[in-house]
Amino acid sequence: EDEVGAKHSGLVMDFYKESCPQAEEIIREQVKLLYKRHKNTAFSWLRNIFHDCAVQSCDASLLLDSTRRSLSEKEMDRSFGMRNFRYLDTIKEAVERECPGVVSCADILVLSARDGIVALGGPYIPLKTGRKDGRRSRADLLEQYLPDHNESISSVLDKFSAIGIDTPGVVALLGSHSVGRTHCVKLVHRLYPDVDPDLNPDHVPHMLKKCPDPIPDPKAVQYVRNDRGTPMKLDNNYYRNILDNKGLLQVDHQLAYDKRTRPFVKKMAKSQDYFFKEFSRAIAVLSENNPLTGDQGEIRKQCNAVNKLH
Ligand code: HEM
Ligand SMILES: [Ca+2]
Ligand SMILES: [Ca+2]
Repeated sequence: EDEVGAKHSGLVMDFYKESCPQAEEIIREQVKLLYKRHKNTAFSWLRNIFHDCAVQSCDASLLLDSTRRSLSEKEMDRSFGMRNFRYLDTIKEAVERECPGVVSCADILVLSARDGIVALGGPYIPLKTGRKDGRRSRADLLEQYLPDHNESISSVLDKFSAIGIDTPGVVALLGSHSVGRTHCVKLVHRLYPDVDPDLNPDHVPHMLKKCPDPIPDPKAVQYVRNDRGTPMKLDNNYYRNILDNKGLLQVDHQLAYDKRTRPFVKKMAKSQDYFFKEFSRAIAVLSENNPLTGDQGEIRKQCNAVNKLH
């Protein structure tokens, strides 16, 4: 076991030191450039690490497009609202220009999340590399690993604990909802026909204004920002919001009221340092979940499709 308590994963620091020494630097530069032009792509990099790594393995299965034989994870309801995948392709192309066929999409996904967290004002988290890319979609397993927005805290804690993430780790990871947005389809059940009494009445008019229809057109881009206070910053304002009954999702609200999670919520609301420390630890564990290494998997040429076998 290493300092984060993770099993030996076969991953190492700076895996590409010999084979592509510039890899991490190229990714960092691309993230900076892309972030300058499209601030919200950083939300996507952060959400990606959860949706790829928590689903059995950090194997870039999330990035695969549907084929005639299998449905992509991206198209499942749990992935609702995921966006900006094309910017990961931009990063991959930049890395391929320097070192063709060497750096996996799974590592690019993880490192872009790491650098995206920094762009959002979060901590710099040293992460290992050496992941290979998987060859199949895990759409069929999505619901087993990714909790729904209205799931109970018990079930959320169970799902995370199955991949080695403890209660403070879960509380810290949910702090990601300090940035980004939630579409009205995931919120209207708390507004119509009756307003959920758990919601802070001061927050309700804003939510109703942003989500005026009980049945939103799923194609319309109607959403509420997750954190009205500091929507672009990954900070501990999320914890103050949920303690103030301004959490958008039911899981966000429950996190502040369940007796197992509330003490950590209060501590993170008080201390950004404590939030960052637990967040860094949990991201590291998440990033090492069950990777493909060595002879397993492949280095995809394009992140949205498996390589053709000759
Ligand atoms: C119980 C666990 C979780 C649930 C049920 C959940 C659910 C959701 C939902 C429903 C949305 C709104 C999507 C939309 O309408 O566009 C969302 C957004 C987001 N989630 Fe989570 N999430 C969870 C945990 C996490 C974790 C662990 C992370 C990161 C490590 C994360 C990162 C994000 C980010 C960054 C957004 C904003 C995305 C954007 O603006 O494009 N979430 N989440
Ligand atoms: Ca995966
Ligand atoms: Ca914030």
